[in-house]
Formats: sequence, C-alpha cells, structure tokens
Amino acid sequence: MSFSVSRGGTWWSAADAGGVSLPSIDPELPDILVGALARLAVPAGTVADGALAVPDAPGGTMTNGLLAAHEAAPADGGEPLDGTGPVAAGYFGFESDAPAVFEVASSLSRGPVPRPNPQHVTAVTAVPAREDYERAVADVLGDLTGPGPLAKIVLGRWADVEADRKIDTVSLAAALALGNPEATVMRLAASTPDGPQTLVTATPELLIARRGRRVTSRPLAGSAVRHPDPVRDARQAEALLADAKNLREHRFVVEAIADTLLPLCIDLRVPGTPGLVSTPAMWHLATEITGTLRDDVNVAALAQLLHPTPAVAGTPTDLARDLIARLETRPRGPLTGAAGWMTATGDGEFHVVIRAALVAGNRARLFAGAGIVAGSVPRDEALETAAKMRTVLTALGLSQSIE
Ligand SMILES: C=C(O[C@@H]1C=C(C(=O)O)C=C[C@H]1O)C(=O)O
Repeated sequence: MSFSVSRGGTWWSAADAGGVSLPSIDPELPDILVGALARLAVPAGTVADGALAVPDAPGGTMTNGLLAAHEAAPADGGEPLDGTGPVAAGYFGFESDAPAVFEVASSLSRGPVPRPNPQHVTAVTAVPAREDYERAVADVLGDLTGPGPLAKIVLGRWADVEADRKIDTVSLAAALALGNPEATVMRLAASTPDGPQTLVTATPELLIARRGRRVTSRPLAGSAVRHPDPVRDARQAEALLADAKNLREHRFVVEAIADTLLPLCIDLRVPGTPGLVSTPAMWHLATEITGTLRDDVNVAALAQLLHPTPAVAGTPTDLARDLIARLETRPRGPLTGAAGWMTATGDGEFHVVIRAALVAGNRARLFAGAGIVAGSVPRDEALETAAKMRTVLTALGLSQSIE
C-alpha cells in the first residue's frame, strides 16, 4: 500500500506503508496509531523493551517526552510534514460504523508534484438527478421550519464517473494538486462494502492541526459559486459575507468546534465574524479558531472528538446524521469523513474529506453536500453541489459539471 499528501507544490509519498484497518470509528484508534508510530520511531535495540511499551492512554510518558521539542513551533507555521520520521495517514468515515483505514510509514519521500497523465472519462451521472435532490431539500425544509429541534442538515448527492480505462489515482491527485495549490490533496487507501478503493481529496477545510500544544481549526460553511467575471465574482463574495442565512449556517459549525475545544484548552480564540476563503470553484465563509491544549491529546484523538461537524452533518449532530442516513441515496463512507496524518509526537493535521472521489478501476464516485437551513432555496443548493463537484471533475479532464 502507499499514500501521498500534497500541498503548495510539494508532494510527500510513502512507498513502504503498513496498514491499520478498523471496522468502524473506534475510541482506541488514536492509541493504536500512537503505538504503531512509537514502534517505528525508535530504532530497534536502542531502548530497553520496557521503555518502548505503548502508553495506555494518549499522553503517556513517551509522547510527552517527544512533544517537548515541538512545543515552541506555532501550529500555523512551517511545512505540514517534514517527512523524516514515521507518519500514520488515513481516514475515518462519515458514519460511525464506516471503516477507518490508516497506513503507517517509517518516513516519507518528498518531491515536486508528478506530471499527471490524461484520464479517459466517458460518462458522468448525477445520483440523484437535480429534480429529485431539489425535492428532498424542499421536503426537509418542512422539518427545519417546524417545531422540532433540527436547525441544519447537510444533504448531498453523487456523481458517478465511468472511464474507458483505469482511472489513474496518482494522476488525479497530481491534477488536483496543480489546479488547487491551496488545498490539501491526499491519496489514501480506502475500504468500502464494494471492496478496496482509493480515496482522493483536494480539501480546503482544516478540521484540526496540532503542533505541540497549539491547535488550529478552520471550518468552512456558507458558500457561493465563483463567477468567471471578476467584478461579479467579487460581488458574490461580498454578498456572501453579509448574507444572514449563510452566516447562521456557518455559526453552527464554529459553535460546535468551540464547544468541543474549550474544555481541552487553556486558551481559545474564536473570532466573532468569519472571513472568506476561495477555491477555483467556490467562495466559503471561514473562521480560524486557535488554541493551546491543556493536556497532551494527540491530533487523531482531537479529530475524533470534533468529527462530524455541522459543516458536513448538521445541528443537532445525531438527529442530522440519522436523517441523512434515511434521506441520502447511499452511505457516504469515507466521503465527508476526516482524513489526515499524525507523527510520533501526536502532531499532525486532519481535514474534512470534501472535493473528493472514491476510485475503483474504471469508476469513480464523487460526493458533494450543501448545508440546508430555514430559508434555503432548493435550486441554489443543487447548483452548489454541482459547483462543488467541478473541482474533481476538472481534474478528471471534464469541462462541465453535473446539472
Ligand atoms: C459538504 C460539503 O461542503 C461543506 C459544506 C459547505 C456549505 O454548506 O456551505 C461548505 C464547505 C464544506 O464545509 C461538500 O463539499 O461536499
């Protein structure tokens, strides 16, 4: 197995990775990863066996010792990976019973983004079609405006892609990296009910980064489609920043993340109003939340605590998740899960798996969702999901999105 991570024109990859696969999101997962990394971190024979024992909980003596050296580094400075030590990379899925898959490598090689080969797509099908998705959104608006507790739900749809030969996942990830230099592009081994697949994402959304005790989260929610005309594009961005519905949609996510991080932090900075981030396809409201951890909680454990945020599920989370399982055509599995990496110190980054595809042989499945709140317009939400699909479809060589 192998994985790759790319950002800002650099490409890290692991050729010698070993796998850790669990049938579902598991509270033990961060400890299992810490154990696997600790075994790789220390050259055999240099430390007595006893000292190598994996601590029972994250934050045991070994990770604490290694952490001290990293304490001074800011969470948002420097490169995302140095590649010189062991790294675990993988994902856990959207549903709590979806498999979690990680690979552990003793080191990464680093180089430029490879040149992508062209792909050979022959068909793209929206599942469900636009009218059916709009009907589902219209139906759920009844729940959002009624007396019940549901305040936000993220409803998505799929694009099923077929090619006349094998889809080359390294080329797909490379094309995504070249077309979206700000995104974090990951190519990871995935497990689905249909068998092993490859997960490829060019995500703009940081769930959590940890460097020493410093943590950063940059949730996105509230979106507008980019316009080819620069004047109208700037107007769309300004309108988004001032739009009450989108600001409310965004606030649910910021509050959920702040509520989770607050008890874990000795300080937490949560800006009161969002800023903007853009991808070639979309504008998004974004808030950068930063804090300092009280205890040594590793980044995989933090990601499990935060996932899924209302950016991909809704508010309240459990109700939204149950409704999504009933209303969406298929389980999401890795899509809208959390993917990232962790080093032996417990540092690393996890990102929300959006602008993503699951690839198997000649086929790929893309997913895109949109946050629905009272006041949402079904047609606009359908257009938003189609615009979000454009990121991966462009990297597959297509100039058009789904309807
Ligand atoms: C769910 C997706 O995107 C999420 C939903 C957003 C929204 O509703 O505005 C914006 C960014 C993401 O947090 C997706 O891209 O599939």
